[in-house]
Amino acid sequence: EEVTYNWEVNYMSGAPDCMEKEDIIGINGQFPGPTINARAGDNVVVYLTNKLHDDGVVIHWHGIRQLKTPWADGTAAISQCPIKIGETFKYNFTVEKAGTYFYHGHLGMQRSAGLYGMLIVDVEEGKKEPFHYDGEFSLLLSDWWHTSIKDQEHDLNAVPMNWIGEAQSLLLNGKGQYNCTLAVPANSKGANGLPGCKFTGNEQCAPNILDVEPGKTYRLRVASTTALAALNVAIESHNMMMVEADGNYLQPFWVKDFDIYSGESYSVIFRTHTRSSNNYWISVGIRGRDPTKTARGLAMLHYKSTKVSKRPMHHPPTTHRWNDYAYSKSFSNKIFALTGSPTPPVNYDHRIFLLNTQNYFEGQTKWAINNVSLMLTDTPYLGSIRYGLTGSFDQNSPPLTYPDTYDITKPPPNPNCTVSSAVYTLEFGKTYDVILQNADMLKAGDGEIHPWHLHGHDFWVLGYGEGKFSKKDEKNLNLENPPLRNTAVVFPGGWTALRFMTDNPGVWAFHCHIEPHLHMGMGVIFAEGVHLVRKIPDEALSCGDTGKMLMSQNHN
Ligand SMILES: O=C1O[C@H]([C@@H](O)CO)C(O)=C1O
Repeated sequence: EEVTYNWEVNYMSGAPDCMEKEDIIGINGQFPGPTINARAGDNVVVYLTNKLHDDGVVIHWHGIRQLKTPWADGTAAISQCPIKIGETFKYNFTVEKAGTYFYHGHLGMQRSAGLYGMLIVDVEEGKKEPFHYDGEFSLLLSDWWHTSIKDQEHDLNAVPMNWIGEAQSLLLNGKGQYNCTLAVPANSKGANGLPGCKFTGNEQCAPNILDVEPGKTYRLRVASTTALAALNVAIESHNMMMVEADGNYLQPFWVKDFDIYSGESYSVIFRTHTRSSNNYWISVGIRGRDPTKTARGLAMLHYKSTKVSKRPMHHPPTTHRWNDYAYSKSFSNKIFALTGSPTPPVNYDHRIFLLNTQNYFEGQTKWAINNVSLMLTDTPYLGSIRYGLTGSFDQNSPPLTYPDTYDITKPPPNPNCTVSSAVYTLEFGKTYDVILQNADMLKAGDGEIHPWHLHGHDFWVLGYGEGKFSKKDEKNLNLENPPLRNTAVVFPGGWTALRFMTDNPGVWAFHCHIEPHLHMGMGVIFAEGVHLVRKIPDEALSCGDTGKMLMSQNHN
């Protein structure tokens, strides 16, 4: 089947966290954008019209493989040109696999401005999920700043950098509370001095209410599109069974709360109490970064057996201490693929080591991979590589590893990196390992979480480890039941090992999903089998050198 959407991307004002903001990027006047609902095997068609008055736009369909449609991946300067002001671009792609996905802007920092929404793919007609549920909900999580992305981009580029700082609020389906708290009754004050919120329920920033019946089973789909924050989700008094991650089934396991990094999605199953005269909190808090400036996000689980106005009896669940990385790791290490899922090839053909460091380039703060910080060009790589336009980007091969002697427990000995548009050319039809290696930042003893997202593929997460990856770690890689995902985190001072197959002709970004970090160059470009790419729509290439090429062809 085909599901078609007509969308206009526009600036709008709103008060998602109760504070008015001007330059939110919405779709058809909605923030967050409309949810896409499709079934596995469907063709999704989105006619996207750019109604912004001062910028191009693209949308990336996060977690969708784009086999045979690499030009529809929605990455500016990689898979297509930004859609020009006033123009319409037709995205047309197949959603192969049931699961919980989302979509978002992928030009500059437009995702942070609110350009995102859910993309839910159900199993094919007549097929069943490997778990049962009576009803479902979805929560798209994001973090929110009151400054515009233009100001943020400007501040991040400044010499010295003016860091954007922590978010003003957390949003659940685009709703949060900045100047009041739901955690105390309307007429009292919270521990942080914030007054209790007084909502009639019609306010844009009134909390999400999830209506449930007693004694039923629900599926909660959660995706995180945060710009910066790692999050933790808990439902008061209800355990959750993890069943899906990034559109892949998990070997089910029970948790009281779970971590979710930007770019990830999960489905959890929970059972409601057979009788209840209470309502309960759903609580989302920050982990991995200083949470003191950003209040937790809250929603309410409302039992239909109880009045919706009844406040939950207890205080919302508190989020585990933000810098207890052992806690995060123990969760990540519990995630395995459902028995019977595809297993990785036991051997790899090529292995690439990617060292993550914070550096300077001409005084600007950057993030670099093997000392190279990514700078995109004006011509989409998919076109320039397909048509052999070698002048369009740096033709050197970026480094496949970093020096043996590099000490990851110290800031980079040379604080400066280089900046380049170079591309990793991967051999088609092979098995690749990527070892992400985290290291100290410019400030000694400081490290941060980076959630790495790969376009065009799922990868197997073979394992996480401490320190520098070495020969002895080899035997600890999980080749039996590693989860397939499209996003995986690398912890401070550690490494993460991934494996994937180069089976999808195209040019694919692999990058830190933290929006300011990508802006600061934290990514690489993989090109594979581009000669096998068939027709790329002209509209995808109408800028830079491919634009000139098309013009001269049309003249002939
Ligand atoms: O890229 C970053 O810069 C700041 C800090 O390192 C310098 O202010 C921070 O927390 C980041 O994630």
